[in-house]
Amino acid sequence: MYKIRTYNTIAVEGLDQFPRAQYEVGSEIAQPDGILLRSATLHDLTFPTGLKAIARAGAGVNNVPVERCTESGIVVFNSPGANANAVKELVMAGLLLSSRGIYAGLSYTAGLSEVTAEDMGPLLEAEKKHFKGQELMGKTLGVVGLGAIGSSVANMALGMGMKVIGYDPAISIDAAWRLPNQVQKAENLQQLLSRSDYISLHVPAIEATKNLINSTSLASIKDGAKLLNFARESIVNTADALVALNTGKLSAYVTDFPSPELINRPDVIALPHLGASTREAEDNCAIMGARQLIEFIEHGNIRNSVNFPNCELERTTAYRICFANQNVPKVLSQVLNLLAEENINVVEMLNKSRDNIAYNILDIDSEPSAEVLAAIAGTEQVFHLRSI
Ligand SMILES: NC(=O)C1=CN([C@@H]2O[C@H](COP(=O)(O)OP(=O)(O)OC[C@H]3O[C@@H](n4cnc5c(N)ncnc54)[C@H](O)[C@@H]3O)[C@@H](O)[C@H]2O)C=CC1
Ligand SMILES: O=C(O)C(=O)COP(=O)(O)O
Repeated sequence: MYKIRTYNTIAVEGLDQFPRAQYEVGSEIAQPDGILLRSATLHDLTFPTGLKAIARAGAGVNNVPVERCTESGIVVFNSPGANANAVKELVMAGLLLSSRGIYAGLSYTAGLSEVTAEDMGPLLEAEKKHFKGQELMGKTLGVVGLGAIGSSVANMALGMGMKVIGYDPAISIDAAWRLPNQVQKAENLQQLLSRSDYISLHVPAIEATKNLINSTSLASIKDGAKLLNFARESIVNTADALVALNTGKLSAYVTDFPSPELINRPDVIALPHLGASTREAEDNCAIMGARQLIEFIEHGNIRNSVNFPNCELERTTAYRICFANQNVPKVLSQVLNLLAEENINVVEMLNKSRDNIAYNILDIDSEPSAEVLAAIAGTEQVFHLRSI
């Protein structure tokens, strides 16, 4: 019986992927083979013995101690793109909320319950001048980070008649293919900031993006620009953003990650991390995360890992060995020799590497003995071994 520990509320559609005859799934499981979670933080977690993989049902893995997982041979997955549309749609709402008098107008009309039917029409017509906004069409949106979400936001903005400028120094080939040719390429962040009426952030929370938006970068923005942060709190220096709001350099800050200083300001639209909170995104992420865990636990296949090489081999025999090692010469040949000494034939094999990690799947024609497995596990540079 495999065991999956869940953190956060995971969509039932995802949990249903685990056949209950083979899997025990729950939030109280002490010795799990796999973890499936959303935003709960695992940084203080002592890894239970036997933990093989962690799947983040979502995009950002800053809540998972990825480096420590790698050192312990634990594979970490995320679900790329599975919630991109949900975030894109909320960015669209953020653009509109920061441009039109929607929120102030709603608050105003909510206070009119005592007004008579006769007075209502004239009153609304007289007061609407206080809630005038601006249109998005023809304005420039700067998109920082052109991955799954950023490229989707860029497409959406073009569809709304905006001009789009993008900045992503590490854009993947797939993401670049997804971008329409109307998206202008910024050579650096400063260039993007100086040309944009709206700036939308879609980068991961990593050391290199910490305080990406700070007093120095904010000095480059157009007067009265609007900033949207649906990425992570750490990417914007809140104190510096407040100074920019107070001086009018920024005219609005829309954030999915508010801190206390931002609450109850008319120029801040603060949401409680709602970007991926749609039924569709929650289902997509949970299903993807669950399937990736199952493939790895049952077959050693790795799809959408953030720390191990992706490596998938259709199963050809009943016996499979998967091992990971430091990506140095001679390890694979040593393992093959150990198998040969036991007269085990390798029917199919796949070897993939990512930075300093190599991962191998070997389909073999007979069951490996405990001795040969111990010898492989004991091979210098091998740090993860499973016979499945
Ligand atoms: N508000 C919410 O509920 C959600 C927030 N997010 C956040 O959005 C982030 C992005 O998500 P995806 O687009 O799915 O990820 P992704 O991995 O598809 O795209 C991230 C892009 O950022 C680029 N990038 C990295 N460092 C950069 C830098 N310094 N400057 C410019 N570009 C840089 C990468 O090259 C990549 O193309 C996630 O890491 C997460 O923090 C994601 C989903 C939901
Ligand atoms: O996928 C992401 O990075 C998110 O921020 C979504 O977080 P959530 O799953 O809604 O807690």
